[in-house]
Amino acid sequence: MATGRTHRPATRSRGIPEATVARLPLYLRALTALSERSVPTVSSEELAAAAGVNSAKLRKDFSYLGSYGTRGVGYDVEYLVYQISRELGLTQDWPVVIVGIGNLGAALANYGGFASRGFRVAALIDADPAMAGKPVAGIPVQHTDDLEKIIDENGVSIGVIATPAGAAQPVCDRLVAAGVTSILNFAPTVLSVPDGVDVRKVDLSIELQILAFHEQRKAGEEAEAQAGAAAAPAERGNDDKGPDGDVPAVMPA
Ligand SMILES: NC(=O)c1ccc[n+]([C@@H]2O[C@H](COP(=O)([O-])OP(=O)(O)OC[C@H]3O[C@@H](n4cnc5c(N)ncnc54)[C@H](O)[C@@H]3O)[C@@H](O)[C@H]2O)c1
Repeated sequence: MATGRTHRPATRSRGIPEATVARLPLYLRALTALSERSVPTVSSEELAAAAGVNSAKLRKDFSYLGSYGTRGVGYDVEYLVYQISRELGLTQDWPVVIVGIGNLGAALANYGGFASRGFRVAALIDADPAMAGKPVAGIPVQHTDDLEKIIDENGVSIGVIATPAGAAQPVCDRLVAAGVTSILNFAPTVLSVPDGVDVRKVDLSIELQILAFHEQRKAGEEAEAQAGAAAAPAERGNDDKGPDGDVPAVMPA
């Protein structure tokens, strides 16, 4: 679901292209599902289909990890889970802070999927004094006045911004100044960050707009197909009349 770009060159220092890095979580999700079903090995075709990726691309991606699978057997599921998790830095615990604990921030705090993937919600921060001390997902919300102290005490390097758009840049600046080097931004605004800070942007409305574009195109194609189907009998009707029939129902473009 995540969209947006990181502020990094196209190739990472260890030689894994950014596009490959972006697909690793897709493989990991598919492999985790296989692991949960105790499937021991998987072919590149099966895994590619489960991850929604082309199998040649998958093999190329895995070659960057030094993983080539065994001919006739496929890839060892558990080993690949470990390898990809290690590559993504998920074999360690990442404390995360969420800033802006409104509808979205609270929903994110309550999402159980972070912890199972190695992301621990270390703190929840909001500017509203009325929220200070109130528990959300079992974690007391802390006031933005203490943001720097919270980042420092929890060794946080990943911040999630779920504030209104207008507050996002100042919040981002404070997070970065406090030592946060990766930001997941849900606010509908483009953030400026110094070199060395990664920003990923999530915008569900952009995803919906892309789907709307495809829906519109599908509707257009359907309308064209229906017009074609309606025109076909008329054309046949003309054919029946022979070369001297009435004006054809479908005019040439
Ligand atoms: N990316 C997406 O797909 C997506 C989806 C829904 C909402 N959003 C965006 O997420 C943001 C939050 O949406 P919401 O519905 O939760 O809004 P909300 O109004 O319910 O919550 C915003 C929270 O941010 C807090 N806040 C305001 N200024 C702050 C600051 N300077 N520092 C810390 N906290 C601050 C408010 O006190 C409030 O609790 C909005 O920018 C919205 O547009 C994005």
